[in-house]
Amino acid sequence: MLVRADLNVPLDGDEITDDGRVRASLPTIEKLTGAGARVVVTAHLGRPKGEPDPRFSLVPVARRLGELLGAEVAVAGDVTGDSARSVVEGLTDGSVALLENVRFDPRETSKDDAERGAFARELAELVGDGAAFVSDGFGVVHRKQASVYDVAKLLPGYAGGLVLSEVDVLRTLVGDPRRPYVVVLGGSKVSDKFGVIEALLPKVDKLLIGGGMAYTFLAAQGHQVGSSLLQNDQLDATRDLLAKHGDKLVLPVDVVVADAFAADANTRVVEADAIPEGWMGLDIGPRSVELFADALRTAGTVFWNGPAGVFEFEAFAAGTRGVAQAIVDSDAFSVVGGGDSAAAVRTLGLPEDGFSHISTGGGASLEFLEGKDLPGVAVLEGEA
Ligand SMILES: Nc1ncnc2c1ncn2[C@@H]1O[C@H](COP(=O)(O)OP(=O)(O)OP(=O)(O)O)[C@@H](O)[C@H]1O
Ligand SMILES: O=C(O)[C@H](O)COP(=O)(O)O
Repeated sequence: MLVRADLNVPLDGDEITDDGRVRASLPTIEKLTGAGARVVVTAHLGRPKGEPDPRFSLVPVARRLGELLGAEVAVAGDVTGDSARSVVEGLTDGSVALLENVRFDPRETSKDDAERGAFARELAELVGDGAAFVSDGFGVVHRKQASVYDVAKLLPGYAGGLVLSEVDVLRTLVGDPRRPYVVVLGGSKVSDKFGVIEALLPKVDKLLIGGGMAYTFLAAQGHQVGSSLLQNDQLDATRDLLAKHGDKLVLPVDVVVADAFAADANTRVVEADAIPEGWMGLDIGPRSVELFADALRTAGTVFWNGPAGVFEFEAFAAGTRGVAQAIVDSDAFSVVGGGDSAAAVRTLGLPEDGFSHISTGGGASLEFLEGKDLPGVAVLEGEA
C-alpha cells in the first residue's frame, strides 16, 4: 500500500519543532497497518532543488513517526532506488517504511507530464501489482506532483481519513459562512498566495494582510519597504487589487523592523510608511495587532493562514501571538491552516481548542476556499 502523507514539519537542525503533521498522519497509517497492510509512505520536506540534500532528509521524521506508532519505521536512503527497493522488500505485514524526500527527484515537481509520469511509475512499481494508493497528505493535494497526482492514475487511488475530514470542515466555509467572514493571511510563500487573494476578495468581508505578504502591498501604496520580502512582479496586480477592493483590505499600520534576519538582530517599531533603508519588516507592530484584533473580535467566521511575523524568533512573535489570541477570544467559527500557522498556535502556547479546526494545509486550504479543484483530490476514485 502506497500512502502519500504530508510530513513537511518545521525543523531546527534535525530536531522537529512541531510534530503536528506527523501526528495527523497516524490514524490512516494505523488503520492500514491494523488491517495487516505493508505500508510504504511517501512525503516531501521543504523545497530541495530536485537532488538529495541532507538538510531536507526525512530521517528525523521517520524517527518521530516510529516513536508515535510505537514501531520501527524503516527509512530508505533514496526515493525509488536500490535502498527503497530493499526497504520495501523487507517489509512484513503490518509494518511501515518511509521513502526519502520525494522532492530529491526533480521529476516529482516537473511541469512535464511524461517526466512526472515516469517517476510515478517507479513509485507504483515499488509497491507492486495489486497495491493501492491512499492520498492522505491534505497539505499537498493542491500540488499536481508525481507522488500526489500522477501515481493515482497508475494505482487505484483513495482519499485517506485526513483528507476527507479536512475537506468536510472546509466545505462549511465555502457554502454559507457566518458573516462577517474575515480572512487573515501572512507567511512567506508570497508568490504562491497572490492568486488566492484575488479570488478570495469577492467572497470575504475583510482580508487582513500580515507576514511577508504585507510588504508588496505597502510597496504598491508607494512606500519604501527596505529589504523586506517583496514580490516586484506583483506590484501592478497589487495596485489593481488595492484600487478595486481597498475597502476590504486591512494592512499593517506599523511594523517591527530588524537590521538582520536573526533572533538577536537590532529591532525597532516604525510606521508602515517609514521602513528605513536596509531594514526588513519581520513582524506587524502593536497598533496593527489592535487593528487586526478589532476586525477579528466581531467576526462570524475566520480563516487564518500564514504567521504575521517570523514567530520562530521571540523578538518577532508578538504579532502572530496577538492575531491568534484575538481569534481565540472571538466567538467566530475559526479555522487555522498551514504547517507553520498550526505550529505557531502550539509553540506560542495558545489553546488548540480555542480554534474550531486546525487544518494541516495552508496553500491547500486556501485553494479549496477559493473554489479551485484540488488536483490530488479530483484524481481519486473513492474513499479509503
Ligand atoms: N515578514 C516576514 N518576513 C519573512 N518571513 C516571514 C515574515 N512573516 C512570516 N514569515 C515566515 O513565514 C513562514 C510561514 O509561511 P508559510 O506561507 O509557509 O505559512 P504556512 O502556515 O506554513 O502555510 P503553508 O502550509 O501553505 O506552507 C514562517 O516560517 C515565518 O517565519
Ligand atoms: O507546507 C505546505 O503547505 C505543504 O507541505 C506543501 O508544501 P509546498 O508549498 O512546498 O508544496
